[in-house]
Amino acid sequence: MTTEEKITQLRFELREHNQNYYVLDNPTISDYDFDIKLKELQALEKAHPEYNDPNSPTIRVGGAITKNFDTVAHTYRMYSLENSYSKEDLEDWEKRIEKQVDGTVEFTCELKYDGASISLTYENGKLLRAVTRGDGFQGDDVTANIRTIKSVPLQLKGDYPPLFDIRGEIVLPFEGFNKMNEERIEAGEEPYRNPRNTASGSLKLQDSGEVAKRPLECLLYSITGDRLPLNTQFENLEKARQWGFKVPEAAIVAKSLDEVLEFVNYWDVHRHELPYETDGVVVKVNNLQQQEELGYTAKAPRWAMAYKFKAEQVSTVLREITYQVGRTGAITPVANLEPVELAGTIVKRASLHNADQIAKLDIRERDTVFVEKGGEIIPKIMGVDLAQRPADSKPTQYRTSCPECDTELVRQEGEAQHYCPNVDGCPPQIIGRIQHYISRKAMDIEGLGGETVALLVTNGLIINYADLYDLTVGQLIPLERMAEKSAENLVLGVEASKQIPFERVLFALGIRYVGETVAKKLAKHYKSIDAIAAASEEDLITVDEIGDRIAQSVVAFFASEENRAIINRLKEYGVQLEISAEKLASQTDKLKGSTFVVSGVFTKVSRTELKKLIEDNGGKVSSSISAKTGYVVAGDNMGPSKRTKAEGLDVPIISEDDFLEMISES
Ligand SMILES: NC(=O)c1ccc[n+]([C@@H]2O[C@H](COP(=O)([O-])OP(=O)(O)OC[C@H]3O[C@@H](n4cnc5c(N)ncnc54)[C@H](O)[C@@H]3O)[C@@H](O)[C@H]2O)c1
Ligand SMILES: [Zn+2]
Repeated sequence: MTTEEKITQLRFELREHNQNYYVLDNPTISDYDFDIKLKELQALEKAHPEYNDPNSPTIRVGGAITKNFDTVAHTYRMYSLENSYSKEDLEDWEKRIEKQVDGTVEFTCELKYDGASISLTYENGKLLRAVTRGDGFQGDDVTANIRTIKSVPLQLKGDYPPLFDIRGEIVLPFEGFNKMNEERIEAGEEPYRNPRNTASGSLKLQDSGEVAKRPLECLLYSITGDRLPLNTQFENLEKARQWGFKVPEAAIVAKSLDEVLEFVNYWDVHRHELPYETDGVVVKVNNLQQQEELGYTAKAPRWAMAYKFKAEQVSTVLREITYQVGRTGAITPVANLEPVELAGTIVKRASLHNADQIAKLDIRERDTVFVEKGGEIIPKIMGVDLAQRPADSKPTQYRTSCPECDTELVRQEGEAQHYCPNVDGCPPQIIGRIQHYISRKAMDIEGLGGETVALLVTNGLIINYADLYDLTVGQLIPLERMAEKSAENLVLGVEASKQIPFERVLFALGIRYVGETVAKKLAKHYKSIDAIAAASEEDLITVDEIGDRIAQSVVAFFASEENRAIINRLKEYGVQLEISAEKLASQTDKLKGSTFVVSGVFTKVSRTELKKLIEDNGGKVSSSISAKTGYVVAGDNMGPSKRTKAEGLDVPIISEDDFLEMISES
């Protein structure tokens, strides 16, 4: 391949990866590998300036503008950052700086939080606009989405400049990310890959109501504007904090490169204790005057450098592939590894997802595999070191029978997972279903934990969740580690679960694909278990967000005589299997007494229809927002001044969908 061909090929590949990463939020190679390719291209271009191209990925910032939002030009360009992976890189950088500026140089060190970059414009202390980085010159106007993020101040405090931009990162804390994924897995959906891509994808959602449900946060790191009263980057950070922005506490001024490295080394180890994902440290020249002298390259400031933490990948031997059975009978293949240290923890196991994944990577027992803990929380097998494959190695044959009950596994058309169909006789399914029933988001039974459930099942005291309601203190005391007090608490906890509202009971039943959200929708729509049990597939799919797969699963659940018997018992014990009359009444009241202001353009019903719906349901329509307004129903393009007013008066702003749901409830 000629140099020119090589350059063209690298540019093509990098553009593809940029597209996957920034636009589709679904990268297909690791950041480390991406950066290696980019460095290779940079080196080739430097050696062969005759092939220079202003559109090369070495020059252009990788983001893009989507057609779904208004495109807005940045007043001040948004740059990327130069990357480094070693102490030497940093030392070279310091030398270059010292040649260009006078006087001593101090640095700030900040953590490099990994999310989606955002630029916020504030005018007279109010949030005017929020724009994504896009291609660095212009980005998507995502103001409506950003407003839903609680850590973005809508009104600043103290002594702020009249007009400025502030830049930061929209991130998703691990906790919220994991929670979102639990819900997706519960609902049979593919989990999100990592917090960064999920945060970035969230900003591109069309429905701000959906964005509001995600626990996003906004961490700020720099202020730009004309004639700002600031001299150093560190002051910048402190000021921003005083004005009400969330500025990470972990930032220091370093007087030397040694102090920078100390900060880097400390956080390389301790970053795993932080609530958000970080991928490095950003080192900046602290003095803003010096920053100005240094200026910018085509793509990044010369006064800043990102020091990236090492990609966390290790190789180890895959000892054995075992198979786990979940509460729904789903089989998960698990890689049992030669224990190895990775990102501060010892890793012994990694999920292999499903049969296709094993086949795709051709993973075999006794292979040496690469394990990575990048953005993902669960360690992942990235590939196989074929050079180390034993000569007598054979391709993995996926298990054909259940490891727990030996029943032949089934795999339905279009499903990635194999299942054990022995629902009523397979121990982990029996135990798993009851554990799910008692779990925090379901019946939240105090005094009863997962291990006790297993103990109760293996001792033959219960075989399904309805049996919990028959348990007596006398039966429990003989059990291992069960004191009288804990036995009493358990029975009281079970009793208290009879007050848990219907939508959570429905989730607790553990119907495949009926996660929390689906359970809520079904409960709201049908209002009682009897109505759901009587619904046909065709009827079920008319409910918002219920597709064929969920509808089939619901029908199959209620077709089972055992399930119906269990539900009848729950009913007799007094578990909530319908929405209570009081709750229904309070929902209707919400509409009856309230005044609504309607603003913006609507897509599902016209404004006139909307107003009629309000009045027909006993509500009042008003044209101006006051403290007495009950709700503002906001369509597209709702005026910003109206929004500010509603927010100032603490009047809830609801979307068209929220409103229609409210109507359907009453
Ligand atoms: N895997 C892939 O396919 C793929 C594709 C494209 C890019 N990437 C990765 O994306 C990165 C390049 O993306 P990039 O151009 O967004 O650069 P970057 O993420 O490396 O650095 C620039 C960004 O860092 C953020 N940042 C966080 N904390 C900051 C702070 N305290 N001060 C200043 N900025 C801070 C800013 O949002 C800024 O835009 C590389 O690491 C590359 O590996 C990967
Ligand atoms: Zn089984």
